[in-house]
Amino acid sequence: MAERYVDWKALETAALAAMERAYAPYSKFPVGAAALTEDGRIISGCNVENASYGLTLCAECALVGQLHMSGGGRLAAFYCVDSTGKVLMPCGRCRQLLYEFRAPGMQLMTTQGIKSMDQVLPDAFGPEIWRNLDDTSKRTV
Ligand SMILES: O=c1ccn([C@H]2C[C@H](O)[C@@H](CO)O2)c(=O)[nH]1
Ligand SMILES: [Zn+2]
Repeated sequence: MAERYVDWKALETAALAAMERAYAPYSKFPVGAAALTEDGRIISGCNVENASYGLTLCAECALVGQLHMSGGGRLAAFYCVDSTGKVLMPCGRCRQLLYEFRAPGMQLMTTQGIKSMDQVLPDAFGPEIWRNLDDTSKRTV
């Protein structure tokens, strides 16, 4: 498959703008995430922390919410930044969140350059598992 052209600068700009909206009074680590949808929209999200620390929502949670609120679809490219503007790797939970909505050939900007979803989350547990189990008679447990 030919690699899709991605305007990484536009994604970086959107991620930085999202980072400015972060609510991170506890960690003081604002994060902004942006993504390009398969149909060309740019969506974004920031982290939203909570006094009960473990309830914190990563920036990717807001991004996935915005994906659906703005029309759904799939993610073609992803870019995440910290408050200094440095590229940030999504945490493990967020890689799983993104995996659910990946477009074929989804690209992620990482600290080591552009990578694929399979590179950052190998052997993923994906929605296919449920499709394969649609017929409940096939279930063994
Ligand atoms: O993928 C990640 C990893 C961390 N954070 C946020 C959560 C928390 O508010 C702060 C420090 O962990 O960074 C994100 O938004 N996305
Ligand atoms: Zn996360």
